[in-house]
Amino acid sequence: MISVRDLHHSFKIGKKGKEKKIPVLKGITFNVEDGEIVFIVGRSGSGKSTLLHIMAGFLTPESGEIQVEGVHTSSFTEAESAKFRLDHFGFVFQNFQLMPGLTAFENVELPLKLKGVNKGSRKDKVKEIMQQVGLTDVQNHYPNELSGGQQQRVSIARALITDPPIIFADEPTGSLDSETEQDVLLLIQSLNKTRGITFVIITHDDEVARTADRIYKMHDGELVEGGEQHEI
Ligand SMILES: Nc1ncnc2c1ncn2[C@@H]1O[C@H](COP(=O)(O)OP(=O)(O)OP(=O)(O)O)[C@@H](O)[C@H]1O
Repeated sequence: MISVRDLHHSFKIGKKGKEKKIPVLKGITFNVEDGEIVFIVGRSGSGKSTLLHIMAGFLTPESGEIQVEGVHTSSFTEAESAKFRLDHFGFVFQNFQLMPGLTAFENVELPLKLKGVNKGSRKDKVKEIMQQVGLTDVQNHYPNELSGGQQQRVSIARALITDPPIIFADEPTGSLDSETEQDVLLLIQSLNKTRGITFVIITHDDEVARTADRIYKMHDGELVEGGEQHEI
């Protein structure tokens, strides 16, 4: 479970000496249960990305507390955060963030290489995941030889390859047409069911959030609405 308690954060903007403090998160409290698909929706500038960055340990909150599987992650040092991320989190981004000089197969393999997994185990694992996300036929293509939907499948496979229990996704379907968007959302649902992975997904698109178990709505730094999908 991820527990977020009374999270506050602000950014300082403007010239030195004349800085203004802009509050961006104003007391956020919510839980993400294991195995859930949770969407955080809200308009541009409402604070979604800031919340995600803090939950993933890229940013230290001004105040408040985060626990992931009972571990107080909000008081981690940068090095502790990086180590924790490697073992617990996968990431999917709107613009895929694939390495252009590596094939689809090699992109997915990379996190295992970084973890020091031996070549034989790497190949087996990547093959299995490529099959699960439907990329076997294009595994030797470079990113620029793939469609947007295929590239997002590669990035999802890369996020999954180290078996993290939690995947954070920032507008994962934001660059896709509506049909491809549906394919990617179905893939996320199927991975959630078959592997029990928890997904925390941010989007400004209410339609996309229909696949959620739970939806939280952000408005101007506050969670203004939430609950089970069927309650909304
Ligand atoms: N590094 C920063 N320095 C100063 N202000 C920032 C910084 N990052 C974000 N902000 C401000 O914080 C507010 C919330 O930004 P955030 O990116 O979290 O919103 P968002 O809901 O994710 O928006 P979008 O959907 O456009 O990505 C915005 O007003 C933004 O300008």
